[in-house]
Amino acid sequence: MAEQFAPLLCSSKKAIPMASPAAPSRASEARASDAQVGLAARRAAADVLTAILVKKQPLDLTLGKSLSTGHMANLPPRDRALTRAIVMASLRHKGQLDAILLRFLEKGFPPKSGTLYAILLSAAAQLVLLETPAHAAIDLAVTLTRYDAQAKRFDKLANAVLRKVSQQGKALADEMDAAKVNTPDWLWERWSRYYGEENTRAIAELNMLEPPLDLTVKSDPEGWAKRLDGHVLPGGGVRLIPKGRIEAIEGYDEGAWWVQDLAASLPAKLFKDIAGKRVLDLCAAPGGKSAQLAAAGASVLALDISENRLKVLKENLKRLDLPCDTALGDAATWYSEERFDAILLDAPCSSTGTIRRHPDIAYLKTEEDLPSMVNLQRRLLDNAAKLLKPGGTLVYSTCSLEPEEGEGQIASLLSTHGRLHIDRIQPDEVFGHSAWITQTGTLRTLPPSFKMDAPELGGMDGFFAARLVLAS
Ligand SMILES: C[S@@+](CC[C@H](N)C(=O)[O-])C[C@H]1O[C@@H](n2cnc3c(N)ncnc32)[C@H](O)[C@@H]1O
Repeated sequence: MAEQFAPLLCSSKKAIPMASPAAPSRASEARASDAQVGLAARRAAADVLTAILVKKQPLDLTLGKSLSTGHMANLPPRDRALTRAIVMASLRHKGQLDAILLRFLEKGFPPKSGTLYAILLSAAAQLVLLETPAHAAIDLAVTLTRYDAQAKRFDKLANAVLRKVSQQGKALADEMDAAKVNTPDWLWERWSRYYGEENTRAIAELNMLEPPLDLTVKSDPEGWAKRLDGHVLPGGGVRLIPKGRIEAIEGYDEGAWWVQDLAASLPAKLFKDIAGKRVLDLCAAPGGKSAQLAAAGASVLALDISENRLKVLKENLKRLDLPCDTALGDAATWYSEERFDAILLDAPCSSTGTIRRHPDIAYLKTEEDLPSMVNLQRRLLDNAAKLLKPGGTLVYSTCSLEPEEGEGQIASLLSTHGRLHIDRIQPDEVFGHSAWITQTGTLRTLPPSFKMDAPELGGMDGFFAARLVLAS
């Protein structure tokens, strides 16, 4: 399941190797996992969680690294799925699990204790959320502390704390306001201010659930929905409950579809009839929106600042058999004599609209990161405006719920660029969902603003998009 995110990654940081100084060799680990079923899966989970929560590495790349060269590489599919389940439950319920653990740690989490925190967190997730038998979760966690030079002196503490978690953890979790406790305060406060408490609670509830998988299909959505046991989405995507690896799903090898959330599929559609036009996609990798534009018949130039991510874009477009020119460069300063009929700026952002898919974001991003993001987006927008033909269309989008990265950015752009104006989005362009359109005619989706009959099939990413036209 961890490979689920491999085909279209959207994060620019590189993963780092996570071997600890006391790590035993792969061969001795294999022997250990023979002796203690599931130890290797737990070890991989604790390492991935340490990389995310202590070393501040993104989930997708950390899992990718673990799968290709780390502790997950030699695990059978069932154990890989277990590792992923432990990591996801730990991140989605981190607030509750931390509070439960702290109840039994009189002096708080011990400093300089290596992977101890991740071992305790992942064991608590197993005990409270994953129905793992107590003896397995506790014994394996205690064994894991002994693999780590810094954590091993806390093996007895781990044992004592986890025994209490196994006895009282579920009851303590049930007493908590889970949605609130599992949402960092700064996000809860901001979302309540901008979207109200009811929406904030609904967003937070969704963030605790595994999202469905959305595919953008090249053609025949009904046929693909039938074949994949999925549901046709407004706009022609297909939604399914993911079961296993993305690459193993029918149609992947033949390039019949790509992974793209319903909300992420909307910005490229705002160009309407784009066939035959020259489009610059300024922050293009891994290429979901470039693929949409190319599939719609546009001549696309896809630019990105990251060489690695541009490589992934090329591989994706090749698999999909869609033509696309590419360029490596900084979109804030990139210059070309060519002026474009249409420009898409799907800007880097805090990504707080995608926490359901990427629960690490809640712990990797802080409110202090916002000003530098907003500043970068402003510079990207300024340059985009210079590259547009008179009469051309600029679509700006972000997967953030923070208004400074959306509505605020457009208000400031309009105040400094007198020749740009908003081309209002019409309800029929968003399948009649007029609630997704703001008073100024831009698009604002909230995760709970798309429902389906079965609750586990509902939801969408939080997105912002605006369509602007440059006066002729
Ligand atoms: C939100 S992702 C884009 C997702 C993409 N549009 C898609 O639909 O697949 C943002 C991208 O912007 C790129 N990026 C960040 N800063 C950039 C810059 N200054 N110039 C160009 N690309 C940049 C990142 O490498 C990342 O690939």
